[in-house]
Amino acid sequence: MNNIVLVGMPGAGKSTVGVVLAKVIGYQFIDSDLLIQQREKKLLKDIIAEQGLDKFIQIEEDVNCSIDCQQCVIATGGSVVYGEKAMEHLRSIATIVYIKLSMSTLKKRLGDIKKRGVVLRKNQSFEELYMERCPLYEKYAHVVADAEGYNVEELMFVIKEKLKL
Ligand SMILES: Nc1ncnc2c1ncn2[C@@H]1O[C@H](COP(=O)(O)OP(=O)(O)O)[C@@H](O)[C@H]1O
Ligand SMILES: O=C(O)C1=C[C@@H](OP(=O)(O)O)[C@@H](O)[C@H](O)C1
Ligand SMILES: [Mg+2]
Repeated sequence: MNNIVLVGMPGAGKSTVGVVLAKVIGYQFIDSDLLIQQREKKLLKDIIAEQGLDKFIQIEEDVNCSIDCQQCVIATGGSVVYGEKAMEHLRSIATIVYIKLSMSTLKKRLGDIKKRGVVLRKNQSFEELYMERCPLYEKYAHVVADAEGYNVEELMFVIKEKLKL
């Protein structure tokens, strides 16, 4: 199907590098988060605040399962890996690229994570979230792109090289 799906922690740069990569390789660009907002007619942070984490994860899984495209770069939301069906679907239509970044860089980039509308359980720390998520990104990824120290353009080239594009 020739699609590329970007997964990774919130703040890893999936949405930013995704659109740049799509432009350079001549693909379409989809951001799953925008599809969710469009479908629900609400901001992500409001869906999470009003409907709760589990409902958000369900909505996110439905939206990602419904993606049907060719020659697309798809930036997912960081919590997509909680939806097993969605990940199976995405793995069947795309090469999954995990954009990997250290906990310390992510913390610096994100600032106060609670203001960002992340799927973070009550009393769960960012460190705990990182430790919970990383094995899931590794599990579903076909390719890992180490993003440490790279600006957007450099990271785009790292991904392009990894995918031999
Ligand atoms: N390679 C990069 N180097 C430094 N900052 C970046 C890089 N990629 C993205 N950013 C910044 O990090 C923040 C999160 O980027 P974003 O693309 O929204 O991440 P994600 O979609 O993975 O949550 C934004 O402020 C963005 O400008
Ligand atoms: O990791 C998460 O829990 C989330 C990440 C967000 O997307 P980004 O990864 O693009 O920031 C968005 O899907 C939602 O707010 C939840
Ligand atoms: Mg994003």
